[in-house]
Amino acid sequence: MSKVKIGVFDFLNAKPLIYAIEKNRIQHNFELVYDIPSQIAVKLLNKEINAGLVPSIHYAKYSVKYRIVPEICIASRGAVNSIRLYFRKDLKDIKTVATDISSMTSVILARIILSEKYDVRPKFVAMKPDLIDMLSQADAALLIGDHALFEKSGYESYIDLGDEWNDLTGLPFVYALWVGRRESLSEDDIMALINSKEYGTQNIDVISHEASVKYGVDFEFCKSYLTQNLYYDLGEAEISGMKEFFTYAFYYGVIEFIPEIKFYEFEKKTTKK
Ligand SMILES: C=C(O[C@@H]1C=C(C(=O)O)C=C[C@H]1O)C(=O)O
Repeated sequence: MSKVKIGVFDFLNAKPLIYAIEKNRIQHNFELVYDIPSQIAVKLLNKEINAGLVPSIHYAKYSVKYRIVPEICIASRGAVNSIRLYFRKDLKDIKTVATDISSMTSVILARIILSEKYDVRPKFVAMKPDLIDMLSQADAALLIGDHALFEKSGYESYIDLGDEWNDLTGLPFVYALWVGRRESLSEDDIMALINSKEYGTQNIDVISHEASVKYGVDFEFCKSYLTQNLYYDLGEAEISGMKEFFTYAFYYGVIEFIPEIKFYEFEKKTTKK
């Protein structure tokens, strides 16, 4: 059987969802295709991959084509620690923001937060994620994922956009989802993605240990990021947060209508112990 190509990104925050597939700890029929989140979205749109872990705003833009895999997301319920808007002047005075080329969703989140909470509507320019370079060319800089989490310059003037969103709405924020076309994933594929999440979230210690060696950071730092900042269950509260985000995105002219949240239909098979 030919492999199902799924797009993923190599940030620590995605590891709990993909570790079991990378290491073949579960049954699956996937070939992993690695790229930055914004490019995974492009690859999915161009049908270069069958499904992918994509920025949530990509689903909102093209929802009529797509379905969401149930039960899984990358979300925060407050501070996320890896979606940071750095600034070098009072946020109320910024005119330009350099944004990480990896990001799609957080660029829109930044726009909403800056307008709603700080009453500014700056210009956004996508750049490579180098903080010092970005701040030499713009008043503020958005970094996401590992680029923010392991940022080395020690620059401390930033706001955490997960925190800001929670402050604005009281809701979780959903950054990424497994998305594909209706016919692109079988029930077994969907089950494999759910099993992979279960394996990953039950093996956070192993993932944190490997990450601490790979990135040269503390085990506890990785573990607390993966358990205190990030949440992988797509529940009612996360869906409400996502709907609220899509509603703002609509009012800001990013999407043409507020999309329905449509899931793949599948019958969950319970494995006998
Ligand atoms: C929580 C995160 O969510 C990410 C944010 C994304 C975006 O802004 O488009 C895309 C993928 C996610 O990994 C993060 O990378 O820090």
